[in-house]
Amino acid sequence: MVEVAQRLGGYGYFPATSGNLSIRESGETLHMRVSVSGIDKTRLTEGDLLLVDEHLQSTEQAARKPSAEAIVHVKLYQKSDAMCILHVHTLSNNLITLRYDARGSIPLSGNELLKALGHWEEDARVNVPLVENYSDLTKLATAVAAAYDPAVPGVLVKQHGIYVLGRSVAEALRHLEAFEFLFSLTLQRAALTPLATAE
Ligand SMILES: CSCCC(=O)C(=O)COP(=O)(O)O
Ligand SMILES: [Zn+2]
Repeated sequence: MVEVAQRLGGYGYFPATSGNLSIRESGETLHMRVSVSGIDKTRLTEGDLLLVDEHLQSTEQAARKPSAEAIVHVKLYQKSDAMCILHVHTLSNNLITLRYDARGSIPLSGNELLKALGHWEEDARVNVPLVENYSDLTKLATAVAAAYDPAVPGVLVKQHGIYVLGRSVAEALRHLEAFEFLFSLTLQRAALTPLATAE
């Protein structure tokens, strides 16, 4: 996870201490290691991942606070078979929520990297769920978990960022890189459309 945080940090995906990461522990009851709140995630260390239960009680270090958005991770784990969740704020994932604000989802289509999201079918089309950015984080977590679609490993929050799920750290990373590529492509393709039509 530390290597993943460094890699995502290298892409500029954690501006201004934003973002959070978690890994679910295997076991009967829900426990996860989640990043400490407010730290620079580009410099994450193993010690910055706090072990907490579903009530966000730390079983290790009471002095350090888990991510303010840890409740979103809990509710997504309760709704899915994910073992890792990555949350990042990027220019592309914010701009795309502006473009499709009224639609309630982001349509992705017409590109090979949809396969990296698990969609190998001909003419694959994916709708990434889009939810309001509620300041009440329990309300946000409930909305994100309700919008989650098992066929799409991510949920976007308007003018905020994306939560990406994977059954392993490597899978979550692959999903996140694919989403960010596809958001950027979709935005740039839309900007090119008038030119293509004029040709
Ligand atoms: C400074 S970014 C605002 C909070 C946020 O959206 C985020 O992703 C980081 O919160 P955390 O408590 O995990 O540091
Ligand atoms: Zn955030």
